[in-house]
Amino acid sequence: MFAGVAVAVGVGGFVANKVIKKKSPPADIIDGKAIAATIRLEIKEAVNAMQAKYKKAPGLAVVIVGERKDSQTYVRMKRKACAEAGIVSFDKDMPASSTQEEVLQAVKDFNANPNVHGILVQLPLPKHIDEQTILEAISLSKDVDGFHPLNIGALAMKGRDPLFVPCTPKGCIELLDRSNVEIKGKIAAVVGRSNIVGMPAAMLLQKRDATVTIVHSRTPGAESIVKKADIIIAAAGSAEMVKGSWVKSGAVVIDVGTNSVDDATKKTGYRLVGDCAFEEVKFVASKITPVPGGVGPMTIAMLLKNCLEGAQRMYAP
Ligand SMILES: Nc1nc(=O)c2c([nH]1)NC[C@@H]1CN(c3ccc(C(=O)N[C@@H](CCC(=O)O)C(=O)O)cc3)C=[N+]21
Repeated sequence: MFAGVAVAVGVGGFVANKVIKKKSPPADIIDGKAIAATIRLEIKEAVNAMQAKYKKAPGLAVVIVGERKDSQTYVRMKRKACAEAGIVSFDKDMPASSTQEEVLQAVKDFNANPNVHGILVQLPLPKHIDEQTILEAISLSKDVDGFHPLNIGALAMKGRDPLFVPCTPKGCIELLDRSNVEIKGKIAAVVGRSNIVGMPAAMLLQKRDATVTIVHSRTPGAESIVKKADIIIAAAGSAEMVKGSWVKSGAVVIDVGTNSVDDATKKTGYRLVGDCAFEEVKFVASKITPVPGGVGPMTIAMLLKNCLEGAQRMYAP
C-alpha cells in the first residue's frame, strides 16, 4: 500500500535519512463494460456470418418464473443484448404459482425446438420448485449457463472440457486474458465456493495452470491466504469483505460481487458495491475490476457467446 522511499535530505551540510511514506498509484481499472461491448460486436459479426452461410440465427430461450424485480431486470438486459447481436430470443414468462411440472414442460419444449440453441432458466426459482430437477432437464447441448451436473463434472476433470462453461467465471477468465494477465504458474485465491461462480472459477484457473486456493466463510485466517495470491477472484456475495490489507501489492483483483447497499443520495435509494473495498484495494492492486461495469457486463457477453457456440456446433460440427 505504501512504498517507503528513502531520500537523503541535505540541510546546510547536514545529511539525514528520511523516509517519506508515499501512496502507490491507483490500479489500472479493467473496463468490463468496454471489453464486453467489443465481444458483443465480435459475436454480432459471427452471427451475420452464420446467417449468410446457413440461413440460421442462434436462438436463446430465457425462462423466468415469478416477479422478482432483480430477476426481471437481468432478464430484460439479456433479451436486449440478444436482439442487438442478432440472436433470436424465445421468451417464457411464467407466474410464481407455476408448478414444477409446468416449468419442466417448458424446458422440454425448448429442448425439442430446433431453433433454440440455448436455454437459460433464470435463478433463483420460487421455493416450491426444485432447481436441480429443472437444471438437469436442460439438454446438455443447450445448457448455455453450464449448470448441468454433467457439464460441471467435466469442468472438474483433468483432460476433459465441458460443452459449456458458466458465464460469470468464463467472463472473469476472459477479463484476465484481454487485460494481458498471465494465469499460468500464478498463485490464485478464489473467495467464495458457490456452484455458479466460486467453484467453477477455481476449476478454470486450475485448468490454466494456476495454483488455486478456495477461501470461504469457514476458512480460518482467510486474510493471510488471500494475501499470498497474485490473482484474486472475489465471489463471496458479501459487501466489501476483501479489504486493502488482504491484498498483496501488485495483485490483480476480479470482483464478482453485486451487492446493493442503501444510499439516500441516489435516486434509486441504493448503490451497487462489490465484494472488495474498492477505495482501499485500488491502492494495492495493479489491476482491478469496478462494480458496476466489471464482471456483470461480461456475464451477459459470455451468455451470448455460449449461445453462438451452441448454434455453431449444431450447424457446423
Ligand atoms: N440462470 C441464471 N444465469 C445467470 O447468469 C444469472 C442468474 N440465473 N441469476 C442472477 C445472476 C446475476 N447475473 C448478472 C448478470 C448481469 C449483471 C450486470 O450486468 N450488472 C451490471 C449492473 C446492472 C445494474 O445496474 O443493476 C454491472 O455489474 O455493471 C449482474 C448480474 C446473472 N445471473
